[in-house]
Amino acid sequence: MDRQSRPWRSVLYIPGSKERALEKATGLAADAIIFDLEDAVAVEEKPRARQLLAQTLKTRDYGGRARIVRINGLDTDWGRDDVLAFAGIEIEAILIPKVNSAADLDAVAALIPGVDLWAMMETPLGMLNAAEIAAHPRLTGMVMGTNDLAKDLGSRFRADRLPMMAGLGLCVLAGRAHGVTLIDGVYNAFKDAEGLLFECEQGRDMGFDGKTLIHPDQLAIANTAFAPSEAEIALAARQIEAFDAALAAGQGVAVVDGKIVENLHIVTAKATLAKAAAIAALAGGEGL
Ligand SMILES: CC(C)(COP(=O)(O)OP(=O)(O)OC[C@H]1O[C@@H](n2cnc3c(N)ncnc32)[C@H](O)[C@@H]1OP(=O)(O)O)[C@@H](O)C(=O)NCCC(=O)NCCSC(=O)C[C@H](O)C(=O)O
Ligand SMILES: [Mg+2]
Repeated sequence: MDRQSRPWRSVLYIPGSKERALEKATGLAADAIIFDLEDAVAVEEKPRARQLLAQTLKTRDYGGRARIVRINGLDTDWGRDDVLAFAGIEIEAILIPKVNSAADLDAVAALIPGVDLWAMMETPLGMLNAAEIAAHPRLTGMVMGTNDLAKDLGSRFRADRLPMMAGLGLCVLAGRAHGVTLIDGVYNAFKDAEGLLFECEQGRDMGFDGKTLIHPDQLAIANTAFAPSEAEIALAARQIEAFDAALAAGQGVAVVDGKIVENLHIVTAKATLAKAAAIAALAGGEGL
């Protein structure tokens, strides 16, 4: 399944140093996995984690789950070796932390040709430069880093995430302008299902494709929140049917449930049905 048509509802971080978690993920209902070498791995574990992860990705079968590797930044002792360790290994993308500008992507692109790049959007400067980052020819995904952003902003946690809305909104605008996959940040309180659901629904309302997660217990909530609901699927089918009937009658507009349906709504309706079909295909054998 290609990037544009595959589901990205749930994107699970796994510390590259944790063998048990690396094994467990082969059976978890995640649409994608971020194998992390950055913040989830202690300094003294960095080289071992890199080696373990490279070996794991060569030998383990993660089915249809997209495989993304988060490296350490090139300004650290480990970043360059991280990038080189994954040359020739089949992965969807390299995820670069704390991207501030398109030049940060150029530096990684020069080290590893032919691999998609994803950017962690988690610094104030990076978010202000979201447009040039999203326009980079190798960039295909953006992941919000809401912990680092809160740290740099000096903001406090709010359930409505008001302090980070400007930054998240810039990334959504830039990502959509350039056809980039958009993944929302993590919800730290991994035992708080209600809080996670609220944040997932907020992210879905904003236009994100899915959410990054830190614990397997969070998967089901994100998978439901970012999938089209039964009601949305039924409405999409009725809109398409009504619009086809309107066209056959020589009209350019239909009415469904008291609301107008024009060609642009049919684009959304078809995208809803395509997403539902892609989720069913992933669950039905290709992946989860
Ligand atoms: C948060 C955790 C440290 C909790 O770990 P633990 O106490 O071991 O959890 P459990 O005992 O409840 O685990 C139950 C089983 O699930 C497996 N497990 C746990 N987490 C994962 C996972 N992420 N992927 C796969 N499997 C997982 C355990 O091995 C247990 O299995 P079993 O033996 O069968 O019972 C832990 O969940 C964790 O380390 N999470 C990931 C943290 C992480 O990756 N952090 C970095 C990314 S977040 C970030 O950096 C965001 C961004 O940059 C920003 O700025 O915001
Ligand atoms: Mg971060």
